[in-house]
Amino acid sequence: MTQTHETAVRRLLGEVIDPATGAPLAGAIRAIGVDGARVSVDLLLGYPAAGVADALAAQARAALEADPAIAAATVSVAWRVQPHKVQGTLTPLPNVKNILAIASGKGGVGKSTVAANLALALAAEGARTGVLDADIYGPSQPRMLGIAGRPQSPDGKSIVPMSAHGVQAMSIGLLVDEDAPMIWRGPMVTQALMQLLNDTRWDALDYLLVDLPPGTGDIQLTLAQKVPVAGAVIVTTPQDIALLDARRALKMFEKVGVPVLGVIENMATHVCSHCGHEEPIFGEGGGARMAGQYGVAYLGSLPLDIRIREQADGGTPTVAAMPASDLAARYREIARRTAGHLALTPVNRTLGPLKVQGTP
Ligand SMILES: Nc1ncnc2c1ncn2[C@@H]1O[C@H](COP(=O)(O)OP(=O)(O)OP(=O)(O)O)[C@@H](O)[C@H]1O
Repeated sequence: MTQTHETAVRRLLGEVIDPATGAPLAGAIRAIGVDGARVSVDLLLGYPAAGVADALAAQARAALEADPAIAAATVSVAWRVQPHKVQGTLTPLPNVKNILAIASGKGGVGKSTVAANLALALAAEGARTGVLDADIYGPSQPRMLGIAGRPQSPDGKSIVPMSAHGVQAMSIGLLVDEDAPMIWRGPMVTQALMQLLNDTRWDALDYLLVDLPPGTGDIQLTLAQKVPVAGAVIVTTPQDIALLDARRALKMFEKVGVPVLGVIENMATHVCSHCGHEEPIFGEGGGARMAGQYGVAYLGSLPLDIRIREQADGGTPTVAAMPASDLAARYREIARRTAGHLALTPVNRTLGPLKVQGTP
């Protein structure tokens, strides 16, 4: 009867949807063991899931045990972050499995705040994460991650990344005077950023988030073509959606063959700092509609909340400042969805086998 039980397990887990990927959990089955009417299932996810592994295992177990033919089920959940394909002929960085571009159609939508919190959220979910601040017009990661001083270069060639809240970080803002980058011309900017990306000694990263300069001009286009990116995330606000800037950013990545993993809507609602009431002051559902129109995922939304600003501007982003809060939970959910959607893209098979992470 083993065969029947295996088929039943695949069918039952085919009906449980993984919220991070939108795909059935059956796709994550790595092994099935059957002992009479007892089954054991090993699930292997393609994204870090420390925050939900137990809940997913419990959900899968309940779905299996709902079948009268299964007396008891044990489910284990582990994950392995694979390196995913990058554009055309580009070669991935040796110590970075996946580079994710964090982009926006225009400035001031909160892209850097999202990038910082997303990096911390991915780390909290169990991934080795880094941030490269490539926002030449306003390098804000040093302030948001609370890092200062010049990075070290023991050999005079490569740079050791700084470290903050469990993530590795490097910023153009740490190497040049604050006002200097603004007067650089396009080719100088892209050359400096490529150098920064390649010469930093990233230490075995699963994800490197690149906080791109806002907009869709020549610099952004060149970076989107030259940086070996596995996926892009577009940060928008409800107003940005109305102005079509976010759509331009989507098109730009499409043009250079970088998969857009999804859209994050920032400042989607306003949370009153007195009563906590949350209101969609700019209208509802714009981000989800735009994502639907372009066939990309809606990764989630963040409210306009004074704590997000104060904590990011104070050097401890919300995910680190209030790890048990609803806001941190939202960032972590968005992080899992982002990584989950990356996991659905083709794997780069040219790199060697990788270790399994997470619970056994
Ligand atoms: N959800 C939010 N709630 C409250 N304040 C926010 C939120 N997101 C961002 N902010 C604040 O808005 C300001 C702009 O954010 P941020 O610097 O992240 O934007 P940006 O899109 O990266 O801008 P640019 O690319 O032009 O530098 C910051 O002071 C930040 O703290």
